[in-house]
Amino acid sequence: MADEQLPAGWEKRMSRSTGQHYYLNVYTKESQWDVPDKPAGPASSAGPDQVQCSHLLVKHRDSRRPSSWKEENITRTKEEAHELVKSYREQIVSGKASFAELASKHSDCSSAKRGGDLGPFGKGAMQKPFEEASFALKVGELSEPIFTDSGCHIILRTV
Ligand SMILES: Cn1nc(-c2ccccc2)cc1C(=O)N[C@H](Cc1nc2ccccc2[nH]1)C(=O)O
Repeated sequence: MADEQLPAGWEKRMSRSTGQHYYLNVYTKESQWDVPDKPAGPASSAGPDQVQCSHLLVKHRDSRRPSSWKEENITRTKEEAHELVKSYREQIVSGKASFAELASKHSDCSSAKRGGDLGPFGKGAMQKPFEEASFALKVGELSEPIFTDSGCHIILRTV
């Protein structure tokens, strides 16, 4: 499969030790020797009308519930939350850190304990901006920062 056809998030890399090519998912840090297959369709964990996503949420003082497992009273501004989310996104896209690593450390959502994984969901389950962004993503794709009443998120579609 030519590189340009690799599923979103996957890159072709060269092993320094063997000189062989391998494939790295820059978001999840998964690596494999075989060319990643394009997903045939929704995997078993999500139904035909569902997606599965992980997210990293940074709350701010005007969030619906400005408190989290990390911080009892969140006082940062909305702008500061946005800057933090952009910096986390940059670390993920550049390969400096994995999505799950940053979500488990920095997300203000209780899903942080699962690396940000929200499990499968359908339409009507999440706040509209989050739903629209999630369903617009391809599998393996990472969203730009989006805002809901909860705060500022980045979303990784996994299924
Ligand atoms: C929607 N949801 N699922 C979980 C979850 C899922 C799996 C395992 C643990 C927690 C937590 C939440 C949730 O609403 N968390 C809120 C923050 C939040 N607000 C959201 C809005 C949209 C999507 C996810 C969101 N998470 C909180 O902890 O204050």
